[in-house]
Amino acid sequence: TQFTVGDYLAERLSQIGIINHFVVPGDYNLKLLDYLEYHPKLSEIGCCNELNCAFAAEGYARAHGISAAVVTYSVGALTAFDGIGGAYAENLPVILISGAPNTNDINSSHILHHTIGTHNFDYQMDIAKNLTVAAVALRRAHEAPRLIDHALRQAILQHKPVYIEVPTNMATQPCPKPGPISAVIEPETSDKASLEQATDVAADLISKSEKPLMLAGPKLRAAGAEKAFLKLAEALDAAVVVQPNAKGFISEEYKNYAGVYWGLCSTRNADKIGEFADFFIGAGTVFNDYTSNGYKVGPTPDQFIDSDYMHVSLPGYEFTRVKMDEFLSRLADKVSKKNATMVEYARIKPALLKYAPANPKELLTREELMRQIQGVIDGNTTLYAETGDSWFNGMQMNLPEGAKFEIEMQWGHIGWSVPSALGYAIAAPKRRTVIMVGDGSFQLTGQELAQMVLHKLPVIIFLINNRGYTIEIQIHDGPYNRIKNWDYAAFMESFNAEDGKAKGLKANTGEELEQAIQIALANKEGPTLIECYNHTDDCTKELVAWGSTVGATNARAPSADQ
Ligand SMILES: C/C(NCc1cnc(C)nc1N)=C(/S)[C@H](O)COP(=O)(O)OP(=O)(O)O
Ligand SMILES: [Mg+2]
Repeated sequence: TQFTVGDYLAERLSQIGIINHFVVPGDYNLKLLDYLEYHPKLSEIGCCNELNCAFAAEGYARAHGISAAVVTYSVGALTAFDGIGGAYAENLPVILISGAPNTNDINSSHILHHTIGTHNFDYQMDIAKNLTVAAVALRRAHEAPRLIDHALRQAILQHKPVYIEVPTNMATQPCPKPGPISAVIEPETSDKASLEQATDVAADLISKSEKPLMLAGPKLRAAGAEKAFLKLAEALDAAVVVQPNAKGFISEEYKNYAGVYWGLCSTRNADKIGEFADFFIGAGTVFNDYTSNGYKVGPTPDQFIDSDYMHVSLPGYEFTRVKMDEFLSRLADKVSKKNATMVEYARIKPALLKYAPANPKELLTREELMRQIQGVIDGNTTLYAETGDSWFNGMQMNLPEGAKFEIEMQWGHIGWSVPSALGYAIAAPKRRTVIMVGDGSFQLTGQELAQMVLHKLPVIIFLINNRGYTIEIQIHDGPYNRIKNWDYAAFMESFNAEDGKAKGLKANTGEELEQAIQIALANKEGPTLIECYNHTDDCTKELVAWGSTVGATNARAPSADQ
């Protein structure tokens, strides 16, 4: 049969490694969905709505490296854009594919459904250009190969989302078969001269420092530079700390690991070793208002080297086209041992946080809840920490070798965790995905549990019900931070309908939580939600301190010259 634009896109998606793509059908994308389904190595995962579809693709990319979401025009894409903004913020290459009006209508006087009812068919592309690194519209079949390959290559190189708009009459149009996939996936490498000079300058700065410290940031994984980072840590034998949204990128059992570096929300005295250090070797760091505690935490520019995916910054120097992993690896060849921070850390390293078991008959406390969740985490667990006090509880969790941790601190969209974890669990069915999510966050996107029931994914959801928006209460309280309570356990079981194997349980005491966890761990046929009692005021001390700092930062008066 005739090879078409739809076949070309399907083949390219498969060639870059996608196995499952996430969809919400609509009459602008149905033919395109057929071509993706025809492809022997692609299969679709349906989602309840397009926000969840984009978040599921984001989660798939966290586990699998790259992903695709397919939605309909305007009414679909506009909510998907919220998840795509998140993918951009979190450095995840999600390919958003949207159906679009028939090319005959675009310059006609026709008014089309799902649009805002004008002759403007560009508003979706205009938005897409702001939230992706490449946005293309396939309005002529002969351009499709060039536009598709361009968009996919930018997603892969920059580890950012891209956008491909496919008019409803385009998927069926004849199209040549694709050329070699190397044209799309061939990696970029550093400019050699810049790599040499950048590492010479860095080696010199490090040799002049007394107590260098290594700091992993949230872009480290996107740059694929974890190994190179550890090679440098080994060459220096320096202590290693991570920013909160890089937790888990470095094994917490690594001999030089010194905790999460987040000011008063730090773990394992990472803040203290940060105060001791006189030079920071960063990699993929981002000090936003939340991870700098209102711009109070972090090295000064004169004591800080940092690298992005294809850029290196040093005091007095900026090098373009120097790739993070090549920079770190080459620098490791040029430095010698400088282990002052490890010597000092050996002195101040605290014992691992361990809560004493509570009386099993008593109402659950936050500490007892966290003690028992800690007990669930093993080397095969991926722990999702949703926006909320779960950020701070998640930070304190000790990750055994092999355990992974997912968080969304740059976008910080409540409701991200359930749909993202769906995509993650689809990509990594052999891992045990465990979610810590608050009641407020859960209410935005909890219906995506339905797909976990359909696909029999044994995800464990700790629904932490503290009756409202506790983070917001700690930043600034008001009546708006109280929400209607749900019967979350019954909500979970409602998705079983005639054939599901999900379990919805409630745990108000330590004993009930123990029992619920045993049931959850034994349930391999579907997700288990455990609704956990947590008193509204029983939150982490870190959230209380952080909340007042962030509240004050938000409240800064306009500067005089504004
Ligand atoms: C309302 C809001 N943030 C504002 C917000 C509002 N809308 C979106 C999409 N994202 C956001 N972060 C936040 S953090 C709530 O405290 C979350 O409540 P919950 O999930 O229940 O967690 P905690 O009780 O631990 O805070
Ligand atoms: Mg809450």
